[in-house]
Amino acid sequence: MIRFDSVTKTYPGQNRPALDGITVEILRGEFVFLVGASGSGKSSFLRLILKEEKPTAGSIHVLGQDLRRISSRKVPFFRRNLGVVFQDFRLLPNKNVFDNVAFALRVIGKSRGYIQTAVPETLKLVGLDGKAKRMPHELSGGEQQRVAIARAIVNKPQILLADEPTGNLDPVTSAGIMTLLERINAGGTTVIMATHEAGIVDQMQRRVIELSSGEVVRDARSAGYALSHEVMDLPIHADGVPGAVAAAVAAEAATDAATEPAPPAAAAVQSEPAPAAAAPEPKPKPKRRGLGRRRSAEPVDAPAAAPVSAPAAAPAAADVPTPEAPAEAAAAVEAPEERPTPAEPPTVTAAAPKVTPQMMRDAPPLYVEPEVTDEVTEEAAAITAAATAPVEPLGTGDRAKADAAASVDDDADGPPGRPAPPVSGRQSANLTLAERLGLRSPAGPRPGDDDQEVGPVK
Ligand SMILES: Nc1ncnc2c1ncn2[C@@H]1O[C@H](COP(=O)(O)OP(=O)(O)OP(=O)(O)O)[C@@H](O)[C@H]1O
Repeated sequence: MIRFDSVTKTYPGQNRPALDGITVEILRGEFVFLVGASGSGKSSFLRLILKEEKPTAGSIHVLGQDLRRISSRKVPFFRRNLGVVFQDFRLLPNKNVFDNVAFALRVIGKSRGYIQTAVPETLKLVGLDGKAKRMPHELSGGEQQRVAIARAIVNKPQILLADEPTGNLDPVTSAGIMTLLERINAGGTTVIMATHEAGIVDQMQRRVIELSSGEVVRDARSAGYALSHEVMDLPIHADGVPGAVAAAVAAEAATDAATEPAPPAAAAVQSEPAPAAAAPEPKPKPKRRGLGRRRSAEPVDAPAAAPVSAPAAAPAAADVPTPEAPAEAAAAVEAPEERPTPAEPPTVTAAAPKVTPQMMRDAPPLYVEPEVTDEVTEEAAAITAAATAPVEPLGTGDRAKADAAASVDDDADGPPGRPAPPVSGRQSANLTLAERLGLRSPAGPRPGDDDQEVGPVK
């Protein structure tokens, strides 16, 4: 689904590459944590997937497409397969919750009827039912991030990229966001999340790709409950499914089929309480790994570990996760079944419900496809115009200055007609919100091009 082959990215004016010969493959349906110290290259990795930046060397394939072969004008179409969530939410402050989410559909010309169905369904999915008319400033940080996630998934992307999505949130609220991301992943969406937060990574027990100075220094995957709970180091880059992964997935699926009667994701999406799913099978405490290994001096009962575990176990069956609610969080924290055995290090008190390949296959879609005819509307044109207002640049301070100083790249495969300006480092720092979300071409509309990405074509 995503493949980096010997990818190096060196920004203009920099001596050291931000990414240095990265070779890695991410499979469909995976939940991958991208971890590493500040400056290790996590955001660069995500920006390359988005084609916001071009590699200096090497090749990147996303969804079967060689990114080198996607012209600038086709980039917005390509990005519709990718949802993006940022640390700072990036909501439109003057639009209410509904309109913030609807924005992602309006700029691509979805009909009013489609939007009226899809947006409430998505808000319900992220636990914001009933808050459609709130303005962003009337929401908590966690709720704002849920709006941003709703906006990212309302168009049903195949891949969700999350750059430090919990970076501005407290641990309990972060846990709710992680539960939500897990549910989205259970619906079949591949999730790649950059994070510094060791507690979350340890808790979730998903694949971890660790970067250090632009290199992959660790690529590890939990073996699941049924196996020995040893971390397996994956062969970095293999054609097709790596053998170790295939074996682990098969073993995990077989065991989960025998031990877990109700897929929690399905129960959650269908809004039907499923008590059996709310209490995951007790399982041995997994070993710490990834960031945990590097931060082993952390207090074992640090606040980051316990609260993360609490909502992760409960909301999967509760349809609308409300991790911000103190009562629910407290109740979940008291869940008695998830204490580690004495032989294990007491770093994690409960594990998030494990989403198995079988669950992903069985999970219903994120929401029911609206039956309303998808028509281009006049409204989209107005919204598109409004969507061009500049937003906060990608970077500020030194990085922004570096971007401003960056020379403009060439893009050899520009379209016919009016040439599409390439997305250079400088442009990347000044993209509008719509462009950052992959909804509008930096090149703007081209006369005579019926395949427009910016709204209705008359
Ligand atoms: N536009 C840019 N121009 C010049 N250098 C850049 C640019 N973007 C990133 N870098 C440099 O590339 C390296 C990797 O940065 P990147 O933002 O990818 O790291 P990160 O792991 O995401 O860091 P953080 O966790 O702090 O966000 C850093 O040295 C950074 O200064």
